[in-house]
Amino acid sequence: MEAEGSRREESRTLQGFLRVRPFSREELQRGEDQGCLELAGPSVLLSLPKAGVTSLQKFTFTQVLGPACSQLDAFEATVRAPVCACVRGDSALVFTYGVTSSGKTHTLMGSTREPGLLPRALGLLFGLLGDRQYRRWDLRPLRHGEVQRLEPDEVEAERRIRAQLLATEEDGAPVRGVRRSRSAPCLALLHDGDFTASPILPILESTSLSQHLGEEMGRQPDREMGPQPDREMDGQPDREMGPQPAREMGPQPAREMDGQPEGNQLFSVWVSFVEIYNESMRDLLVQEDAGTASQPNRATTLRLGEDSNGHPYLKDVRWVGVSTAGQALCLLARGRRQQSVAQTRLNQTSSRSHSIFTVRLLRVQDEGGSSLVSSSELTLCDLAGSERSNKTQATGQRLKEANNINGSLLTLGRCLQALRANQEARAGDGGGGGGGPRAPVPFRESRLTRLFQAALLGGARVLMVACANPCASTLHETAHTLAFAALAQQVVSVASQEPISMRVRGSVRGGSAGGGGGAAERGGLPSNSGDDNEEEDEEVDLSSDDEIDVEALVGLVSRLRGRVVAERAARDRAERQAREEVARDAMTHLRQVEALWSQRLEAERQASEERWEERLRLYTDAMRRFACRSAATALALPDPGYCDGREEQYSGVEPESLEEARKVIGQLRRENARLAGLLQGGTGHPLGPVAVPPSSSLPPPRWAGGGAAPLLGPLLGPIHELLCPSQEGEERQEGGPRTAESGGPPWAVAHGGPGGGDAPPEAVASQTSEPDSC
Ligand SMILES: Nc1ncnc2c1ncn2[C@@H]1O[C@H](COP(=O)(O)OP(=O)(O)OP(=O)(O)O)[C@@H](O)[C@H]1O
Repeated sequence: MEAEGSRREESRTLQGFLRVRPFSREELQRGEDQGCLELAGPSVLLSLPKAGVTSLQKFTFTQVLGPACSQLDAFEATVRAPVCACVRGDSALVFTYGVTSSGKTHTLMGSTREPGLLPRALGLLFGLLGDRQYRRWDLRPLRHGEVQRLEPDEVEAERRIRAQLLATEEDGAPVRGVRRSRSAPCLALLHDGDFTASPILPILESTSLSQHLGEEMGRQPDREMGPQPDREMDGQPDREMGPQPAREMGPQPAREMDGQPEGNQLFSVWVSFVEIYNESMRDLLVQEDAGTASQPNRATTLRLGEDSNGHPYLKDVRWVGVSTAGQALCLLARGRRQQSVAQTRLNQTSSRSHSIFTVRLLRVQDEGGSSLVSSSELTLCDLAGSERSNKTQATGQRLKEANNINGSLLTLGRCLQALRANQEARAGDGGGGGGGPRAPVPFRESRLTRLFQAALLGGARVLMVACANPCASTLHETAHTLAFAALAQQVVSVASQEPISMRVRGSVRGGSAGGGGGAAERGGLPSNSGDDNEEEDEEVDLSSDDEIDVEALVGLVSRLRGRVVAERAARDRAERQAREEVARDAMTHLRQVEALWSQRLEAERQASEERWEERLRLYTDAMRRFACRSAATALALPDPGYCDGREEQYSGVEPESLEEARKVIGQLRRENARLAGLLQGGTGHPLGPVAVPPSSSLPPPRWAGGGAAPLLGPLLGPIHELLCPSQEGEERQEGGPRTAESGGPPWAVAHGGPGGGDAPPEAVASQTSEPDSC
């Protein structure tokens, strides 16, 4: 498939027409004509009595069609241009709007004598197409603006369906199982199956005549279309209501009115006809079989889908190919017979549903071996009338219908309001798209607005024909219609539409059915099972209890369940991955912290080691210095001068002095031991045992030198260590540390108390079991 053509973007203003119908005879008799509505060019002045005061309101429209306006003039003013545009490839939506009994159905459908906009549009369309019809029927509309190519067996099936639908209708055979039938004045002859008697059919059926109709419609007087007006009105025929000449309707641009197909284009015309009844959509071209009021035939119930571009479309709607206006009218009449119509207090044949008739035009262009296919659409919609239940005195089913009708019309109004507000906001920010937030447009709140969504967003030119009845009793409702229509015609939609077109390989020839050189190749066109990629709008109608499609609900539930399961699994996977990533990050971080701490610990350990080594060294040095000084003091030697605390002096200890000190200590110990022996047992003492006075009472030894004893106690150890380093080392190896707690000298332990340092050296020496080797 190749996209053809460039993206079109143009601003379109919604066109708003007002048609004011004439009074009926009964209304005149009731005195409804009180001059409340005054037409003034494209404006209407409404005199609205309110609380004793009459206010004058003015509403302006694209064009106002007065009571004297004929059906033909109305057609010329409104729908002719959209039909021409549709042939050129542009889509259009036309809808009628108004309160009940304001003339909407009359305007759109008309009667066999006074055909409305729709039959005339069909006549003009086929008149414009002439014999440029693509009759192979192997192309069929699909979804929103797409085209589906059919296989030969599908072409045959389509042909059978078409023949059956048209034959049933043309034979006048009753449609089996019709749930609601009507006998409306409009198209009454078609309803009765009296097609040949209808003055419109000879005109519309014949290609040449319908072409003539298309070309001449603007010049044909209305009586040629149907000479007799409806007798239910005030007895005045249309002509007598004073038809306005076409030129008075405002000249149309030449190009707008030119609907001649270009070049070597061929057309395939398909129609569909649906209604929205109580917010449920029904296919009016599918024959209803026996159903009950509570369980209608499901084949006719339609659902909304949404394609990948977000365009809503009717799923499985029946498209029927037609090659003449007469065939299209037959289908219209058939659908009308199935449409929901009822008698209300204000209208004998009040439409209880919105009916939507769509003509899809498939355009095929032969371009030297390959073909371009594009489609455009003309949608004509007859909206059900808004009504006040106190006036219609509706109850039960009628009331429910009225509520649904009013609800969807209200939503349409809100959509138009939101579009208008957004448009103003856009204008406010210079169209730059910045600005404030846009108001959401509530398209999804009703089926009607959902179906209109694409058109209202610029996908088609939109044209509204607001209908008003001039009766004084319905003035307030009329005022509402006028306000609505006036608002609507201010809405500007920006058309931003890719022309839907596809290239088909192989030549395409027009002519009779079955003609042409074989089936076009599949390349470029969606396949029959093209629903695969569509994004469905999972909608199931729950608005009316008699419309619930159980199968659809079950299917929807299982699809949704599948989605939930898949989404849960995806969510679990994502969560697992996230957790793993977080755990990985945390581990990496912890390892980095661990490495950092290890480095710091190692550095701390080394620093600590160095500190202790340094302290040990200082301690050892201090002890050496102290020992030397103490020894020198004890021995009354001159201060060697090297124990003054300075490193350089300390390092120069003289060996002779030490040797001398060692000798003195040895003598002292020996003398001490001898004296101790004498004191204990008198061994060797000539005086026998001697009483030993307490140490405190003894005079200090000579060497202690004036209070040196307490000082010498703790110092003797270092001196000992200094003088006998080898023995010290052995002691450590054999008996462990000299003192478990304090690491003090051995005599401190022998003395047995913390105050060991105070013990005199002789007492310590007396307890030493082995003589000092020194
Ligand atoms: N312009 C007109 N000229 C002559 N008769 C008209 C015109 N408009 C409406 N009527 C007549 O008025 C009556 C009510 O019109 P119609 O059924 O079209 O109203 P409606 O708006 O479609 O009502 P509802 O919403 O209830 O279906 C019909 O008998 C119709 O023939």
